[in-house]
Amino acid sequence: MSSTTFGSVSFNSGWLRKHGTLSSNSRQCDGSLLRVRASVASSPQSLRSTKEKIDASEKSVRIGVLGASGYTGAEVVRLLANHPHFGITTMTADRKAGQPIGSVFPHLMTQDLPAMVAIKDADFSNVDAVFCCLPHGTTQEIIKSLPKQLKIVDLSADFRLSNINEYEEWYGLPHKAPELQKEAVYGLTEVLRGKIRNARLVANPGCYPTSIQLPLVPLIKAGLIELRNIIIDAKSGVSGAGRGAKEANLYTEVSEGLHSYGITKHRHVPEIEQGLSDASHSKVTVSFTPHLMPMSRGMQSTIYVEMAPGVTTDDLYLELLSAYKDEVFVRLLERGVVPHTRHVRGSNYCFMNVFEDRIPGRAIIISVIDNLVKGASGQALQNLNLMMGFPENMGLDYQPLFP
Ligand SMILES: NC(=O)C1=CN([C@@H]2O[C@H](COP(=O)(O)OP(=O)(O)OC[C@H]3O[C@@H](n4cnc5c(N)ncnc54)[C@H](OP(=O)(O)O)[C@@H]3O)[C@@H](O)[C@H]2O)C=CC1
Ligand SMILES: CC(=O)N[C@@H](CCC(=O)OP(=O)(O)O)C(=O)O
Repeated sequence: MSSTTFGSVSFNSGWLRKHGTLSSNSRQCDGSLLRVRASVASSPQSLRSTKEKIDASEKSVRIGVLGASGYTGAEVVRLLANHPHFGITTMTADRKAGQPIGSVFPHLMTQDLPAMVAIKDADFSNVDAVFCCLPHGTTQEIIKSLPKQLKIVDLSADFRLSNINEYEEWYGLPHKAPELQKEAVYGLTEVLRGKIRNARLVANPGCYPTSIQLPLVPLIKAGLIELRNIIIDAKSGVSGAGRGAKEANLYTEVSEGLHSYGITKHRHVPEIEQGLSDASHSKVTVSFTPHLMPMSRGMQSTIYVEMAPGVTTDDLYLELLSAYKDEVFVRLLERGVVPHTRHVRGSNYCFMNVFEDRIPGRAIIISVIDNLVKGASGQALQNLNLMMGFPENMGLDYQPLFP
């Protein structure tokens, strides 16, 4: 097979046939792989000829992804590749600003995407809506500084708690945008879609709270379970902790074992209790223990509840079946079938089921999600679809990746 050389980079003829010829501009350049790739990507005979790609400018809604160099930002970018109306026009990063996304996340290199810039250099004049995928604490001031006409889905915890004092207590941080907190709508789609549809700023739920509230809210609303003694044993993949380097997330610290963390103190406790208390119109307190599992993505919540007098697990099952009968993404498995995290991997589904405990009057509910999809970026896209008047599942019809 013949080959062509540009600077230090050599391409075989098969590669050139598949991806198109290089522009004369690239022939004159220093041959760095990135510049060559950029010119190939913009060539009319390049990827477009083998796989038709829709340019962001051809899509009707222009999207900014803040924190595109993180796990949830990258997941938003992956999901948007299949969205017919949302096109990414702006992407930001912090330490990785200036790098092409394909060098940070090679799995995204096949998309035509703008370069990642620092937030201070981002141009929001060509943006209609933003996914804010930044750490909590840093998010409030950044959102405060964004143009007011932008629709925003914030994936951080900064606007999830309606009580600012509770935020400051559990997060140990002062809240820097209390006025925006009043405006924010909590984004548990299946429960609050009426409000989400009209919102400008949506606080996307945390992953644990999503997996826990989806089964419990309908059961509490129907008065089928007692509000005391709700015990939640939850497990998460390590991507839940983000991509930033932390000693606790080293391979040696998380592989070949599992461990609990945040016992009684995890910052998702007030978020879970807020959702369940809203559903019951009274204060609900839960016992919640998260665990870190040696897997990259996935989340299971195993929830032990006391049923109301005379209620059976059949009643719980039928209530959940009825609550979610018209939902695309929340599904009850056949009776007796155990949900696994691997059944929802890469998808926006929440699968759940109800089992009878050996202790009379108690039930065990199992709920699984992919923490990066229904637990973060997928639900965020579901919410933005609603906010922009599109079908909720647009761009989200991914089948789970199994095994
Ligand atoms: N991971 C998960 O499963 C879930 C995460 N969330 C929440 O979503 C948000 C993002 O999480 P995740 O993607 O996992 O986090 P990552 O740590 O993987 O990514 C964080 C992103 O924010 C950027 N960033 C960090 N600090 C700053 C700063 N001071 N100014 C501007 N940009 C900054 C990083 O840029 P760079 O890398 O270039 O430095 C990176 O792009 C968090 O609030 C998280 O709690 C919510 C639900 C689930
Ligand atoms: C495994 C792991 O570390 N998970 C994170 C929760 C991820 C999530 O939903 O986070 P936010 O509330 O920050 O959005 C944690 O326990 O803090």
